[in-house]
Amino acid sequence: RADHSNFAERDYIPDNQVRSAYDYVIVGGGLAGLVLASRLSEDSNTSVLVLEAGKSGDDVKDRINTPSGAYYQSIAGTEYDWNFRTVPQTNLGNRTISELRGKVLGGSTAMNAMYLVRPSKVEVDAWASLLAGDGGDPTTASRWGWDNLYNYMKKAEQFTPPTSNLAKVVNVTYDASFYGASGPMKVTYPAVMMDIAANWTSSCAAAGMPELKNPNGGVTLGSFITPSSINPSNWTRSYSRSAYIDFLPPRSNLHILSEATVLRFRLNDTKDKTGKLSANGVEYAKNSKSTSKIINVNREVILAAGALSTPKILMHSGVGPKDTLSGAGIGVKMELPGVGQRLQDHMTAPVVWSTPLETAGNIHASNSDFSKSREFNSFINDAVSFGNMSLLLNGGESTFQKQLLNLTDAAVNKLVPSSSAEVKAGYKKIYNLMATTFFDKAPQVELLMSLITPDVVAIQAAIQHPYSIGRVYVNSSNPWDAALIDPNFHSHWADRVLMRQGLRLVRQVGAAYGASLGQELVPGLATQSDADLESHLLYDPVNGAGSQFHPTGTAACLPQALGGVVDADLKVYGLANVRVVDGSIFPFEFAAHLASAGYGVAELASDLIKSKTYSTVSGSEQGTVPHDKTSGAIHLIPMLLPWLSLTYILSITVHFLHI
Ligand SMILES: Cc1cc2nc3c(=O)[nH]c(=O)nc-3n(C[C@H](O)[C@H](O)[C@H](O)COP(=O)(O)OP(=O)(O)OC[C@H]3O[C@@H](n4cnc5c(N)ncnc54)[C@H](O)[C@@H]3O)c2cc1C
Repeated sequence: RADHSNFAERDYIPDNQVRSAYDYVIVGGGLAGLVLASRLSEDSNTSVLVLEAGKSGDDVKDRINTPSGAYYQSIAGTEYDWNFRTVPQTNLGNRTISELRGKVLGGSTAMNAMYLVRPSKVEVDAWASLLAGDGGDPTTASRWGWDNLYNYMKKAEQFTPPTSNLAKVVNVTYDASFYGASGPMKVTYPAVMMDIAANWTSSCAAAGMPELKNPNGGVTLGSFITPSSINPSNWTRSYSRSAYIDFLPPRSNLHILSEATVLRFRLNDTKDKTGKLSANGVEYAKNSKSTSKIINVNREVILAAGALSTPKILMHSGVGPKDTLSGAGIGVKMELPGVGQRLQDHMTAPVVWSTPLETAGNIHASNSDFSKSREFNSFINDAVSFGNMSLLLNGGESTFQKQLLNLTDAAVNKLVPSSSAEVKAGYKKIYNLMATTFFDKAPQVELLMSLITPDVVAIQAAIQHPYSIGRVYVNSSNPWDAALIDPNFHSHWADRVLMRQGLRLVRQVGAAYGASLGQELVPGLATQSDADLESHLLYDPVNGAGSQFHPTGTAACLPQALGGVVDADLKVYGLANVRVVDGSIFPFEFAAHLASAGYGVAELASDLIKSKTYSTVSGSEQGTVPHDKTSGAIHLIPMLLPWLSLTYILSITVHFLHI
């Protein structure tokens, strides 16, 4: 396929050429938004507009496209990052935690660490079961089960195996049939791997996590080298923009407007005959000083602004918990208690050792010709391992489980930051799921090896099924004021226990590495007791627990009786033509990185939306309004802005957060 990304003929349009109405207005040009844009505009009779708050990213294209740029020239902390921070976290000594999120076309896939790790079958099937009960519809719920979602995850991908030499030296094993063969997003392994990764699976096996030869096919427990979203034809990042948009010939029915922040969508004042409200327009502006504009919507508004922004837009549109909206001075159009609730994220922290071996960090620092080669700069961390409860608790799991179950009601009453009976019922149901089905069948901790800093190796432990629960909310009616992000990290005692045990498990893997690892630098051998490990995790501002950047749950796809925000069609309850398609719909954390599941959700949603027939009446589920197709010519704007040569000096903090 030709690469059209460098042509001025793209579908990006200046603000003064946006039409007055589109069939679909997609809010957010990130992972899900650009998948939807690409798929929905395949029908040339359908008009699609994407409104993206961030810039196009063309002036930092090289930093985004280079896989190792994720570490050495990251756009994190720049204007291409929302630079979110949580509110002070009571249980972390009032630390505020960084929540990186891409603010650019491609969204967080333009800055993420590119690991492709799917959730396990048991988790995805549990989601479908939750959707089918408590008043949900079992037929439509089943589409979110593993078999279907797996096919859609694969639909997004084109897998290329590693060279046989690389696979042999570093012990990369895979089953190509577990990946897609002809999708837009390229998936492979970096051209270069570090020798130290060769002992990853054997060291993990010595610590009780056997090698998983064929990952990403529904089973996650075990250790493996996972593929990444990399394009092997030129060793660049394959992300939602490069995979789904850049290679398309321009389409006159697809418009993408960057630097367009959506403030709210507008709802009709009266309900339709099914008792639902319809959205008729979307309000956006370039910045807080410019006048806002309204785009009319013929068919649907699709929210794809991500787990930390989608609930904010819902609330500013008058859809959300009544007490929150009233407190913020926002008129309630549709009371929906689950909006912004169920916020969860994976927390992670590293053990760091010195090493006599060469790391990618050493090569990068050498400034050699090789360090500047495309092949070297395709390097990205890829060694992961998933452990279960018995590994973490080492014989104490049945007591731990009893405690968890005995304290269910206490957790519901104390920890859920909502007075809604439905939200509490959902928390209780999912808590029980985690403390029973997931307890021994789903992974509880992820270990990730990082080789990006000179002379050190870091292995992180990230808890996968947190019991703590938080929320995103607003306290002002001004959409330009930041939302408050409060994951309530470590408010549940179990999370602290699991995380400190995770660090102990990491130390066992480190011990199995033997002489490849030198002195333990973080947290250091003096930190051994439960109390010292927990204190380090909670309070150390540099290497204590931080976010793995996987927030989710804030517009959960669950029955309304469980505090759900969207149904199995991803339609917002009570609204006729507003869907949410992004990372906020997962009802609980998966033991996975979320992009693969996110691509699956967006592909599946695209088919769902396309299968809907629109025929006559405006603003209702059945209808479409004839819209202006006359301005469909390609709009020319200068695309190749001068390349901005910026260096980004990563601090050790950034190195050890997520990655
Ligand atoms: C640093 C980092 C590392 C990560 N590493 C990995 C990894 O290795 N593997 C993995 O699988 N996952 C990883 N993730 C997570 C993964 O990238 C996300 O789960 C995924 O991108 C979420 O997709 P989304 O569509 O929900 O949101 P996003 O991709 O974040 O897209 C949301 C878009 O909406 C835009 N937007 C927000 N508000 C508005 C508004 N009001 N108006 C208009 N536009 C708006 C944003 O600017 C953004 O472009 C990582 C994330 C980060 C931040």
